[in-house]
Amino acid sequence: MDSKVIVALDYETEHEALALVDQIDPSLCRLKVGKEMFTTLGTEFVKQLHSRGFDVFLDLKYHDIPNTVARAVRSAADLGVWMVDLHASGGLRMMEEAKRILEPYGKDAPLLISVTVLTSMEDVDLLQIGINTSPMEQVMRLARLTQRAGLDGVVCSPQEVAILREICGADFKLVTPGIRPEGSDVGDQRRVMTPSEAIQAGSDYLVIGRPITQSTTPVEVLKKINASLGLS
Ligand SMILES: O=c1ccn([C@@H]2O[C@H](COP(=O)(O)O)[C@@H](O)[C@H]2O)c(=O)[nH]1
Repeated sequence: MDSKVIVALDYETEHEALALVDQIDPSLCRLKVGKEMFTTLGTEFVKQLHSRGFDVFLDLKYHDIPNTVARAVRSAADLGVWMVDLHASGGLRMMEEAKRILEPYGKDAPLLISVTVLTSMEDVDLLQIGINTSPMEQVMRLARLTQRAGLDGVVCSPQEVAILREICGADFKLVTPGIRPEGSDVGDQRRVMTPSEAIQAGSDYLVIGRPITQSTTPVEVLKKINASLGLS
């Protein structure tokens, strides 16, 4: 089974994260390590997940000058992660250098994707940082730039997936946080869809955190989501 779900391991402690990880089979999902756990636990935690057979998306959303970002991407490749990301708003040259530094890795290079517009943002948030356009327009602009730089895909909200699939084609990876099963708390997310809606729209991978990790029955929730996608 090729799992579509990437569980965002946003926990305070290694103990909490592994309590979930050790109940699930790697065929059920991939795992995402983000800023909280990486800052606390570093590369050793990623290695622990690898040793348990999981693909890891290292979600550190690099955003810096081209040389710095490219070198960080190379470190991620050396760590052996499955996917790594950077902010498209770092610009074309930054993305091109990050892609170029992965050339020696060939087929073993991680997928390199960009974050377009955070799924927590809506029109007013963009306006406040001087972007006078809709999230949809800005996502389209940054996805085109990402494709021009030769990256493998983007992080976007499920609401932009259908149009990006048309613009960017079938092979361009569309990775979508902002996933909320029916009835679950939206929290700080703004551009959301349910898991099955997102897959129907054309998402390749669904990033899901709190609806699973904050549940008292996380494994059941994960299995229920997989079942709703026809992946049980
Ligand atoms: O635009 C983005 C980019 C990344 N994320 C990350 O995905 C998860 C979502 O967690 P939930 O608990 O399901 O909201 C989280 O780790 C974010 O850092 C995102 O939400 N939006």
